[in-house]
Amino acid sequence: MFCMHLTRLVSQPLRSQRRWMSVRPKEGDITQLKPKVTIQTLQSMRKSKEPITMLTAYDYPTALACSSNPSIDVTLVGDSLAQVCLGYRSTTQLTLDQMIHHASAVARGTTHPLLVADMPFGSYHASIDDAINNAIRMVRESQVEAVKLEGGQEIVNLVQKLTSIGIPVMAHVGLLPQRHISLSGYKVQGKNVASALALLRAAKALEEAGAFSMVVEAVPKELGRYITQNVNIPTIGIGAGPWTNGQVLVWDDAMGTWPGHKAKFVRRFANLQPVRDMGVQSFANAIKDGSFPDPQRESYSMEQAEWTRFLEEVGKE
Ligand SMILES: Nc1nc(=O)c2c([nH]1)NC[C@@H]1CN(c3ccc(C(=O)N[C@@H](CCC(=O)O)C(=O)O)cc3)CN21
Ligand SMILES: CC(C)C(=O)C(=O)O
Ligand SMILES: [Mg+2]
Repeated sequence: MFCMHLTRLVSQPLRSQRRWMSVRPKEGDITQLKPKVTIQTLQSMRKSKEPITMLTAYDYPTALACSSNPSIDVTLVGDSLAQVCLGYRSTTQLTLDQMIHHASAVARGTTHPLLVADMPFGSYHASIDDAINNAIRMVRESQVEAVKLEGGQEIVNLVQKLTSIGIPVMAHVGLLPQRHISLSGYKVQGKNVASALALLRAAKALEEAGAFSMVVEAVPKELGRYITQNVNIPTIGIGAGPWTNGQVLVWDDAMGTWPGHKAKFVRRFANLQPVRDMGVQSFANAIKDGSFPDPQRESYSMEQAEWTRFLEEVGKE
């Protein structure tokens, strides 16, 4: 309501001042569609079996797109940022400063969704102290509400420490893209008894350490269900089958704007690429054929009298 009113207001010139107000909403003007999603909200959703939705965002406009839909629960600044947004070959190339830069932009466009960001490769591996300082930077400089960490038993102490100082941690188990080299590629995890058992134990240990939720990536659907049934925190799957408490996809995979490999777990919910390409073509065509800008529509005019006087003045020179 307030927003519609505001839009009407700003699209009128303020005659007394002969000025136009800025039409772009200011930072503080974004309308929050519903109460903030909290850790408690996600826990209630798990209990009431309402599926949790999480979508990645890498900049202000994609953050706004997530925030402008009340059905999106969590916005994740994934380190997939490296590949789909910055053009690197691997998420291991992303720096903490780059993540903070993008997560800040996402934070400025985020309203009700819980805002989570991946800690980049290398930013939580050197030592506990270093990891804590880096997590504090993410919270302080980007205003993210939780951090996500890839790993199992080896990060349990860190998860415990971060949780104890009030930085909520989302765990990430299964396929760990930051380790694609040591895993010899992006492969489904937990396909045999030993690795499935190790995964289940890691999930339980991370829950025990205080993680408030966990991403389960690229595991057989049976294991996705078993882990979900055997931890007391919400699981959010990506390629982990339909029985986790929620689902996440990378923005560009879901919108059809990622030209790279399409993993089996990806579904395109929109196909923006042809629409985008058509827009680029029409823009170029209109300039080449002289139809843009139209002198009647997309151009400014000078009052006739003023223009005549201008011509007189220049004629005198
Ligand atoms: N666009 C994009 N989407 C993602 O989901 C994503 C990224 N980028 N970048 C960071 C990581 C990397 N991820 C990936 C990348 C590849 C596969 C993949 O190709 N999986 C194989 C599994 C093959 C098998 O073991 O059977 C597949 O074809 O599904 C999975 C996850 C998930 N993340
Ligand atoms: C795919 C999600 C879970 C992620 O970690 C990312 O986008 O980096
Ligand atoms: Mg990630």
